[in-house]
Amino acid sequence: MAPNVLSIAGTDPSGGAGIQADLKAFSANGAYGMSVITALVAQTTTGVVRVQEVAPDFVTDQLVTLLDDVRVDAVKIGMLANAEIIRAVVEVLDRYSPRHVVLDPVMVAKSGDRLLAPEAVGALREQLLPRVDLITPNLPEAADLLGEPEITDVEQMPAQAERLSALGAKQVLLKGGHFDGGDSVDLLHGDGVSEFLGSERVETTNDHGTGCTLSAAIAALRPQRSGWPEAVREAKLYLTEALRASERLEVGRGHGPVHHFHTWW
Ligand SMILES: Nc1ncnc2c1ncn2[C@@H]1O[C@H](COP(=O)(O)OP(=O)(O)O)[C@@H](O)[C@H]1O
Ligand SMILES: Cc1ncc(COP(=O)(O)O)c(N)n1
Repeated sequence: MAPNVLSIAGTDPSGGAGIQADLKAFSANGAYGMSVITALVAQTTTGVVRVQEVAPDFVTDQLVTLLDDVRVDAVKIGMLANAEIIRAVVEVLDRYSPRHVVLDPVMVAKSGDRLLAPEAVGALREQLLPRVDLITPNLPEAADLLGEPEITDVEQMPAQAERLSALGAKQVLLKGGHFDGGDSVDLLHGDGVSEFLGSERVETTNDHGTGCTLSAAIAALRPQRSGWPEAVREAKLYLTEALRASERLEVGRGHGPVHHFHTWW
C-alpha cells in the first residue's frame, strides 16, 4: 500500500520549490501526495515577486477537512510565512498527532527573499520544533534558529547539530549544501545516531528547491523504510540524481529546478 503523505507549504508557479516540488518528489518516491497551502508565492527561477499569505483559520480548515477524511502516514512542513500560521499548524498537530513529521524550517529563498517573517522564528523554534520528528535546516537556518553566526566548516557540524538537538528536535539533518566546493555533506544527528551523508557536488545552477525536494523525499520514504537513517540516506541519493537530471531541463533564466524523473523512463 502506498503511503499517504501531506505537504504543508507555499507555492512556486515555476514548479521548482514548495508544494509543486513536494508533490513531484512524493510521486517519484512511491507515495500518494496531498497538499495544504500556507501562502501563494509569485516566484520563479529568478526570485520572489510577492507573497499572499493564507488566512490562518483557512489553513486550519484545509488541515482539519483533510485529516478528518484521510489517513496521513507522514507530513512534510515547509514554508509557514508567519507566527499565526505556525500556531494554526501546531494546534492541528496536537489534535491529530500524525506520525513521521518532517520540518524544513524555510526562512529565506535562494534568491535572498524572506519566506518567514523574522519575528516568527521564535514561534518556529519554541512551538513547532519540539513537536516534529526531524528538522532539516540549511546553514543559515540553523544559525538563525540558534541565534549564532553561520558555521563555515564541516568540522563544526556535529557541535551545531547537538545545539539544535538541545532545542528539542528529536532528529536533525543539518544540510551543508551552502559550503564551498568539495562534496555536498549533510549530517544526520540524534537518537543515538551521528552520521555524515556525503555526495559528489553536482556542477549546476539548477539548485532551486533542493531543500524542498530532500525533505519531501524523506517524508515519502519514511513510512516505507525501517527508520529515519534509511529514509534519509535514500532521499539524499534521490536528490543527487534529481540534481544530475536537471541538465535535461530548460526552465527559466535563473536558478533552475531539479528534475523529478521516474527510473522507468
Ligand atoms: N550542487 C550540489 N550537488 C549535490 N548536492 C547538493 C548541491 N547543492 C545542494 N545539495 C544538497 O541539497 C540538499 C539541500 O541543500 P542546501 O542548499 O544545504 O539547502 P537549501 O536548499 O534548503 O538551501 C542537501 O542535501 C545538500 O547537500
Ligand atoms: C514556497 C517555497 N518554499 C520553499 C522555498 C525555498 O526553496 P529554495 O531555498 O531551494 O529556493 C521556496 N523558494 N518557495
